[in-house]
Amino acid sequence: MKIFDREQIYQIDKQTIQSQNITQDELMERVGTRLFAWLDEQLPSTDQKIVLFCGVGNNGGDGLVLARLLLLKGYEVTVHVVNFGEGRTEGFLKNLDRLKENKLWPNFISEDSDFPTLQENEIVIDAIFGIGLTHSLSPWVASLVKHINKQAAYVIAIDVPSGLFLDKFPDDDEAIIQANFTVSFQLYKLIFFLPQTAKYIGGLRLLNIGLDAEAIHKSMASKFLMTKNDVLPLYRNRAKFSHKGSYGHALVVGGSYGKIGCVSLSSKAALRTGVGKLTALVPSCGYQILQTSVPEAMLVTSNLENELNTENIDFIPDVVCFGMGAGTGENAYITLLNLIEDTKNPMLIDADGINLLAKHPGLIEKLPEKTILTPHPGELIRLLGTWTDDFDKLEKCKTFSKTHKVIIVLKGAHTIVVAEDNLYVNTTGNPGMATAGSGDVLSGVITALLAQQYDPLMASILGVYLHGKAGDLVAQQNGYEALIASDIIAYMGKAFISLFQEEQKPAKEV
Ligand SMILES: NC(=O)C1=CN([C@@H]2O[C@H](COP(=O)(O)OP(=O)(O)OC[C@H]3O[C@@H](n4cnc5c(N)ncnc54)[C@H](OP(=O)(O)O)[C@@H]3O)[C@@H](O)[C@H]2O)[C@@H](O)CC1
Ligand SMILES: [K+]
Repeated sequence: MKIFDREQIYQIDKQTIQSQNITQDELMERVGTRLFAWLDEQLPSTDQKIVLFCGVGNNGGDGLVLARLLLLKGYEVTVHVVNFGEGRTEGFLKNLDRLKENKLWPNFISEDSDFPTLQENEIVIDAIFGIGLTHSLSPWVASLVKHINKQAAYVIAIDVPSGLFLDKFPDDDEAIIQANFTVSFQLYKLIFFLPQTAKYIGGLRLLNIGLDAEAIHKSMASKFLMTKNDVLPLYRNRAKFSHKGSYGHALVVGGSYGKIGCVSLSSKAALRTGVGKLTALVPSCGYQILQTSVPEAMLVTSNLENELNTENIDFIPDVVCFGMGAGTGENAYITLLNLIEDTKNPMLIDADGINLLAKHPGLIEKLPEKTILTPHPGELIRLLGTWTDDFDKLEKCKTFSKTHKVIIVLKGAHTIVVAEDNLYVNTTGNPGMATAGSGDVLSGVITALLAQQYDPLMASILGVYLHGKAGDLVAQQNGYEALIASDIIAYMGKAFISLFQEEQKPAKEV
């Protein structure tokens, strides 16, 4: 599913108006009507008090249509117009007149007004700014936003919480409406998924406002939300007359004294994701642990007790997964260097492998094209340096991906796969997966798909999705706290099967 930028959204709105031969006013009326129908359905009775804060642009216009329809249905409605500028849109002005025709006179808030106190039992609608916000809020509007945030009332933002830009994070992180819920229109926005911005969204509902399907189809996107329907076509069937050689031989390399379990987790995860054959390479101290914990794996040890080397490797694997628990000393570095030099196929580099790339930048140039890096935030800082906000972080990842021809898997609540200029935002996973070993499992999952000759980008996207889905299935049974990395491995099979099952309908919000 495509995620569009602001200009593209405006363009799709415009094309909708043209192709459906409607006016901007009619589109706004449709938007307000859908908003009203949704809100009215959530509320138990028209006794509910609803307080709307409307800006003077089209987001405010949407709010005014909603206010009128709520009023006509018999709700107790108060409207505050946030008079932040002279540039009032037609949609705002027309709907202000219509509200007055219905005998509702809004209160105009400007620089020197007192801000209204809100009651806990009131619902606040934030229609101050939508996607048109281009610069920081003026001081008094910022104060109003902070005032609203301090109140106990439940806040529903229209389209986006006011104060959030679509492409950068505001300087003042308190001058953003902290919504309990956001109702947006048909198209996903990147801010719904970034850690820095998503926390202002609360719950999320997209309303279908009948935008022109062809305009959406023709509009080129570089950001994608990966739902089940998007990843299902990536899945490749296993052939009836295949054998283990058909599904690749993966080499998982890592581990050190006290950190052998991570190699065991990656190896098991790879086996549960369908790799044909798997060999683990660990320091000699890991011999018994691995042979016992993963009997399906073959094992090669280094000829050092506690550190890695490639002395005993006498075959060329189809795919190498390097890094978990490997350490960043000289032996680990030489091991990685040897493996890179011996392989032509894209690799997967995780954890200490990424730390080694940061420590020895010359290694990056030697990586096979489309190698996949799976950093957590700390490892990413070591690799890229710091960033100003989440948008800057993504830009830096894109540049790194383009320059070095690698794929970056940015792990988080919504893991994002970065491949050159494109971003793929994952939709599965849950807070229970923030637990030791979860990343090692992901490395094993993606490695197994690579070994089965999935294209590296497809392996990353599908692997991230399945890993998150397995975690979601575990959480459904056991909750978040009890979830451990081994559970994710155990549910990989169910995650695959779920690709082919009907989705359950989402529960109602509010
Ligand atoms: N397009 C459509 O057809 C549809 C749109 N829809 C709705 O319209 C919303 C977008 O409406 P919008 O473009 O009028 O912008 P909005 O967010 O209301 O802001 C108002 C104006 O404020 C200005 N401004 C910016 N920053 C500022 C600041 N710090 N302090 C003061 N002023 C500032 C800026 O003007 P500028 O200064 O750039 O000239 C901006 O234009 C969208 O979110 C959705 O709710 C839906 O109805 C579907 C159909
Ligand atoms: K808003």
